[in-house]
Amino acid sequence: MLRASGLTKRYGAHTALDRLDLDIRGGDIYCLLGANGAGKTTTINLFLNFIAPTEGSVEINGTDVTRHPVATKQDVAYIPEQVTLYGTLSGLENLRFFAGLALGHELPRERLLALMTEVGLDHAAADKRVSMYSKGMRQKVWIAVALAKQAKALLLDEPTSGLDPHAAAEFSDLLRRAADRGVAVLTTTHDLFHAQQTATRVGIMKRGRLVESLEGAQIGQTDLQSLYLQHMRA
Ligand SMILES: Nc1ncnc2c1ncn2[C@@H]1O[C@H](COP(=O)(O)OP(=O)(O)OP(=O)(O)O)[C@@H](O)[C@H]1O
Repeated sequence: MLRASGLTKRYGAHTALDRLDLDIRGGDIYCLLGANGAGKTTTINLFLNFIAPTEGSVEINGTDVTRHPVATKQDVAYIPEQVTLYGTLSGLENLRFFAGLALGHELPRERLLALMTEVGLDHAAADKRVSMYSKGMRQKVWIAVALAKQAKALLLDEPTSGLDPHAAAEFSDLLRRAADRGVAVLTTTHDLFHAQQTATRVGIMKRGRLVESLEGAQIGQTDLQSLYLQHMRA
């Protein structure tokens, strides 16, 4: 669903991403770890076509992102680290607006409320102004937009930064439910605990290169912190 082949991004002489190969399938929750500047956000930005690759290619659902930017956007939903919504509107009104933009038509109130309930925002919360929302609640609205859009892939940049442990656990549940429905999830994080609890696959990046890949049961059996530090010190 999300595929990078030989994906490289250079800024002048600096290589931000160096020949990355990734193949993330529906149902995967792929957590990309790495120090500041390792190339995680660059990877997400390439999938979103915010920047163009220097070499290599990026595909979403078998379609090249650079050649077909509009078509590929339809299959993907993105939740940035700073979750922006209109503060003076309610959560429900924000969902109506952003889901409407994504779909090209407005959804009825009952459907919007059902989506809000699905992500854990009850009717009282749905009708509150977003300026009263926590970061976790704002993220839920964006997950609801992704559900409304029936996105096949979900991209997230540092989703648990600034979330308390309860909100982070709730967020992990939402990601797992999306993956169970066949969505491919790619998330960057500095939160090793979140990665260990949530990921079905983990990649560790260092200076633009993928230096470690873990899958399934390996993740639970590995001391992720020691492995991570070992790579950072090497
Ligand atoms: N527009 C740009 N011009 C020049 N260099 C850039 C640009 N954008 C990113 N870089 C460089 O590319 C490298 C990778 O950056 P990136 O933002 O992908 O790192 P990251 O792993 O997401 O880090 P963080 O954990 O801090 O978010 C860094 O060395 C960064 O300075």
